[in-house]
Amino acid sequence: MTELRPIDAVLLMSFGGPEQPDEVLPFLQNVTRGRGIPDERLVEVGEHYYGFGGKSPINDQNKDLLKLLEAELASREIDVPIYWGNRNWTPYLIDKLREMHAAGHRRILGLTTSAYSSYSSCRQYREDFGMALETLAAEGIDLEIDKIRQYYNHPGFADAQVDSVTRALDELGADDRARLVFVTHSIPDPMQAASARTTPGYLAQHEALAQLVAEQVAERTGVERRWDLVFCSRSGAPGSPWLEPDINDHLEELADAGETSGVVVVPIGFISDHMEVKFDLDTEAKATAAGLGLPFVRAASVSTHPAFISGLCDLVEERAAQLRGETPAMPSVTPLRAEGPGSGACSAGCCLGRVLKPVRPQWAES
Ligand SMILES: CC1=C(CCC(=O)O)c2cc3nc(cc4[nH]c(cc5[nH]c(cc1n2)c(C)c5CCC(=O)O)c(CCC(=O)O)c4C)C(CCC(=O)O)=C3C
Ligand SMILES: [Fe+2]
Repeated sequence: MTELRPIDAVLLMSFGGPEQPDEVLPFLQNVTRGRGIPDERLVEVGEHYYGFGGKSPINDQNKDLLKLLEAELASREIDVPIYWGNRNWTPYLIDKLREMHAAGHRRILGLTTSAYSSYSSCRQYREDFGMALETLAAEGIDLEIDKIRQYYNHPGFADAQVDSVTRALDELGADDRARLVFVTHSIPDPMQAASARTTPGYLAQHEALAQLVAEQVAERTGVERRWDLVFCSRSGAPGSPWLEPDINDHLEELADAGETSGVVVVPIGFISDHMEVKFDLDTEAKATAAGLGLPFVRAASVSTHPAFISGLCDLVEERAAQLRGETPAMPSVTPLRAEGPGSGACSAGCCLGRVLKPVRPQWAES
């Protein structure tokens, strides 16, 4: 059997989403508690969910991911159970941790469903862990949780993107005036600044990966295409600065400039086709492009791509080796500096939110 010591269970840790219409509102309240999101925005986002029957696609995608991870680990003869827990909806993290403890697990490795550094995508998950462990400790339940590094620069993530962009270009019937439009979730400027404190930061990480994917796709197709990094799903108060441009504004600019024959929209910031992808890209941005007469194909997210699944399992093995005191190779496809102590994830003081909360793992400041 291959070694995963000291880890005795893996936890797929995700955002969560509603399963039916009456869960939409309480889910949105969970997500936005204390976040200062205007009511109008909540109503609007609620409509996105109701438009899809009140069910987020994210849970089924996580169930599929879990099965594929189980199969890949089994094929590597790694005998470790995988559980699934969420921040904002059932199955909630804390319930899953109780279940894991009751099953005898003590050293858990978190595998989070977000690839980049930012409060939302890294530190907040570490706070979820930290706060759950404090609650459990008060009940006399002792557990330790670590997590894999942020993996935007892992070859498995990059290879899957290159593959799906190449396929999308085929589907578009792209000529050399077609353009790659990489899209990620917008975040507030202060959240971006906090992410860049001890890592290259959310924005630079996306730029580095987009650049690399564009280069590798150019090598594969023999055509160098222009590319942009744009944003979707802005929320917050209208006056507060968030990362721009919005994808819809960007498509209008491309159409106005008249030099683009079509776009492949690449959801580089999302690991699966959850609501932002289904609504903001496949519904809204697609309609914008249609209105502009701009041919539009959305590239597949990495979701179940074999290179991505295999990469995630490599990351699990890498972190376990680090926890044993070994120094495994930490493959990275981008030239950015390594991030954070040991794990390559955000370090202790990175991506701070507005309130200081307990975090796990609790790495020393680098
Ligand atoms: C960087 C990032 C990721 C990617 C990394 C990761 O995956 O973690 C992500 C993922 C997701 N975000 C999701 C849903 C929502 N995010 C919201 C709000 C916000 N997201 C933010 C950022 C991110 N979000 C931010 C800065 C806010 C403002 C509030 C705040 O400052 O924290 C809101 C409230 C309404 C609104 O404001 O839009 C909802 C409903 C879902 C589930 C989708 C589904 O159901 O399929 C997923 C996977
Ligand atoms: Fe979000």
